[in-house]
Amino acid sequence: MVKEQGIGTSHAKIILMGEHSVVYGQPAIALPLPDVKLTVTLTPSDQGQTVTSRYFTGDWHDLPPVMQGVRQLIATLVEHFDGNADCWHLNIDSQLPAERGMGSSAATAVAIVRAFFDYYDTPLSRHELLALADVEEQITHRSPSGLDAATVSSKTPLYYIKGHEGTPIPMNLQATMVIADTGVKGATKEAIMAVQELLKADHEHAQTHIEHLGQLVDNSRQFLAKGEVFKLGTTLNAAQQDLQALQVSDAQLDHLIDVAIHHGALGAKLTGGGRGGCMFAITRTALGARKLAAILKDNSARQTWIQPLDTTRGEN
Ligand SMILES: Nc1ncnc2c1ncn2[C@@H]1O[C@H](COP(=O)(O)OP(=O)(O)O)[C@@H](O)[C@H]1O
Ligand SMILES: C[C@@](O)(CCOP(=O)(O)O)CC(=O)O
Repeated sequence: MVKEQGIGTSHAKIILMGEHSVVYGQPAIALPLPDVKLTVTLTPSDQGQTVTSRYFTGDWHDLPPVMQGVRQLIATLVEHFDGNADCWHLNIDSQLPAERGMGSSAATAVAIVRAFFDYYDTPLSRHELLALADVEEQITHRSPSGLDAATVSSKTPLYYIKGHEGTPIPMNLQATMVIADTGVKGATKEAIMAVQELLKADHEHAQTHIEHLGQLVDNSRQFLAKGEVFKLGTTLNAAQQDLQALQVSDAQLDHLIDVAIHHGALGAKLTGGGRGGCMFAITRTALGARKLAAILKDNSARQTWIQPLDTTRGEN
């Protein structure tokens, strides 16, 4: 028995700290961006099983290579619900820029899973949601840590270790985050492979930076809880140095980070896979954040978002 409509939602995420090192078992902290939304709607149709999205419109069996992860996820869900004979239309409506380190692939996967379970009126545990989203993430990313899927499905900031579902963490910070898109497609898969190569070529050097990032994440967790915004800023800058040493930053990210620091940001770093994509900076006040966003745009950022850091709280 299906419903008249199945709806699944998710949102963007920002990794505060711990990208890349999280793949090697170190902790990470990531925040949901609840205002940047993705909605999937599943409705009965006269014929076939069709998809409309930014990339493709048509039968899901014909999804293009860029959506192979989504294709595998839909195949898994159709099998799960024994739904080969059912006719539906699936619409993906996303406010997330794709391939910018804001978690668009995980957000797509999470919302698709939620829409199917809603359509078939079936309860969905968090464990099952993350396991199914991983079907898509394993194909779109290489060796995903699971951090993206955990955060785009969470209402609260998470402290995350690979293999776990993430622990909601308190955030008590009088500060604002400015996120800026370099306009360059992020290359998460390539950046992950670059870190793998560095670990092979110079293990001790790479491992030192990976472990240092883990230590910075644990320090930041304390600063977030205590509202120590200046210490957090310094720690973000230190994390950016580790990410540069791991060769996952690039000239455009470094440029926007330098501009932010030069104009008074308390700290700034890349976020997500790197080698393109987004950076963020933190400022003490909302007004400071708006001014900095305008400056980053004048310095070639394609788009900016502002996220207060004292409001992303609540229960999952
Ligand atoms: N609006 C969308 N509709 C369909 N698929 C999407 C959409 N946004 C993202 N995706 C999927 O996610 C992939 C991008 O993932 P990725 O390169 O990892 O970027 P991100 O860092 O944003 O997750 C796309 O190739 C596509 O498979
Ligand atoms: C590099 C990594 O730590 C984060 C990737 O983030 P994004 O997909 O670029 O948003 C990989 C992962 O955690 O799976």
